[in-house]
Amino acid sequence: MPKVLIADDLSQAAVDIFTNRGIDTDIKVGLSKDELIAIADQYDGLAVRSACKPDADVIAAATNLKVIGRAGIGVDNIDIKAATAKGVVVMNTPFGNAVTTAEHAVAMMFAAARQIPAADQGTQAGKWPKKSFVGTELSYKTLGLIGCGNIGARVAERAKGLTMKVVAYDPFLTEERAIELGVEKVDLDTLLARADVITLHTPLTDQTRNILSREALAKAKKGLILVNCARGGLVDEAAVREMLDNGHLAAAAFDVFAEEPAKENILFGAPNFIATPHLGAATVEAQENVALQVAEQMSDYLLSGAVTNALNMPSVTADEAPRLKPFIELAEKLGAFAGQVSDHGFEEVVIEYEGEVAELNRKPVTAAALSGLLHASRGDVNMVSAPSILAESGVKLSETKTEESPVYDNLIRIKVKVPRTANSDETGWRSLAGTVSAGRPRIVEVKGMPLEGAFSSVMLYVNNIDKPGFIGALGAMLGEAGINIATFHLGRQDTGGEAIALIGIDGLPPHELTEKLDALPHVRYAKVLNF
Ligand SMILES: NC(=O)c1ccc[n+]([C@@H]2O[C@H](COP(=O)([O-])OP(=O)(O)OC[C@H]3O[C@@H](n4cnc5c(N)ncnc54)[C@H](O)[C@@H]3O)[C@@H](O)[C@H]2O)c1
Ligand SMILES: O=C(O)[C@H](O)COP(=O)(O)O
Repeated sequence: MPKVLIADDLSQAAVDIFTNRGIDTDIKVGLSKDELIAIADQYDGLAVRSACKPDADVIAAATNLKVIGRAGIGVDNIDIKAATAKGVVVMNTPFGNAVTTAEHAVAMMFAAARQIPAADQGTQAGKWPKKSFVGTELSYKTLGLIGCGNIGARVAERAKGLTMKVVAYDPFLTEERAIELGVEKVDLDTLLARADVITLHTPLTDQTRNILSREALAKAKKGLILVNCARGGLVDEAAVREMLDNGHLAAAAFDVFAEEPAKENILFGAPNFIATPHLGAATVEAQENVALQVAEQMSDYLLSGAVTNALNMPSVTADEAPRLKPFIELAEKLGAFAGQVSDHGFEEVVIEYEGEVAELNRKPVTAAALSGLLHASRGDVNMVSAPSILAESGVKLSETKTEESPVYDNLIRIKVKVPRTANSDETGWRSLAGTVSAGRPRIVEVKGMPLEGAFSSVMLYVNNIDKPGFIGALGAMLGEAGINIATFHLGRQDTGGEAIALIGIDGLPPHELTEKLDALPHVRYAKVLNF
């Protein structure tokens, strides 16, 4: 039974779903990094919000971890690169709290425009400070959105309902989407020059960090209202403080801070500054949504391999997962075969899909092929980590698909280009193909030669010059070595010349077997393969 650690405050809905789906949960909120590291290896899944920080050290210690689920949107607290390298899927819930957070941003905009918190304090202190709080009307003012994705778009809809004009800076916003939302797409300088209110809605990345720098803020209109419900780190907090003090900014309302929990901050106490403690997603509805979604997604992945909203792996729906399973198995085995016979590595990989499999979601199948391929040379690799490892290695990958498959209902062919070496004439492309038949993976082609058979967990691969007597000599040698043959598949070139034997054997053979195989007359290459 898989086991999940819930390491941040999640709604009870998450625990109920895990339990109903047969997954054990432990709830341990507020663990220190060392405490988390000490228990991390007990879990298959880790469910977090923004407080728990699964960094590279935590991920390294979590030797059984398969999935990190973020009940929310921002994943800047998770080391995705480290997770990917360790084969851990990272998934979030990209929509569950978007409405709630958009509402918080709008609430902050109003609170700042009318100085509601300070007015409330003065009133409740018995001062009746009616003259101290003359606010700004928002109607017909220009709202500048920095980032116009899920939340930005929802803020835009609401602002338009308030008769505000909306301009947006978002390099990934298409003109069509901007028209659909009724916002004007502008560059950052134009936004700064025109906005009366700016709200931020981008993730925190290397590109967005400090996007509202001192220089950028200096370009904004005097009297700007600034709202940040996205991430601390997007704005230069010291510059905002100065500009609130000198009146360049009329008001600022922040839900997020460069360092959280923000027990102290340069902005605290600044005139017309409003703070909330990262409450953007804090509604009953949003917390139910994200808890429910993350628990379903993590359970799906742990129980069936279905992948939803992953940041480091292609999606696989619950319907697709069982259909893809045999193709994933086939691709991984073909990749493992190719990897084990590429002793000097490979420079390029081509994966060809034919027939039924060409019509399926091929991304996870390709990831499985690469995982098999890389496993021989680096062991610690899986479907999550393999694509990025291959990309980082500079090996070129390409894919083709043909709806027709001339012989089989479906076919996957993996071709690897191996480098030329001093003592090998096996240069150029090596090709292996297989099919799924009756739900089981079968090999159908090796080095372009037809050869049909099932995979066994241990197989001997022998490539020889096609001469009479060779099979007899091979069989005799295996008999003398005490090796029991379970399956025997032969293939050879139509034109004669080369042949291949693929032999399933019972158990692991002795070390020196490869040498004995190599020593047989006419053998060009021999290898013990593990699947
Ligand atoms: N305060 C909270 O509690 C709370 C709650 C939910 C989300 N958030 C945060 O809000 C932010 C936005 O969430 P979302 O769901 O809208 O994300 P999203 O991915 O849907 O939208 C982000 C948008 O930012 C844009 N973007 C990326 N790089 C940019 C750049 N360099 N300049 C301008 N725009 C850029 C993207 O194109 C995208 O449209 C995230 O940082 C998320 O973590 C905060
Ligand atoms: O990115 C998010 O989803 C928000 O920042 C919410 O964070 P929280 O789950 O810690 O409230």
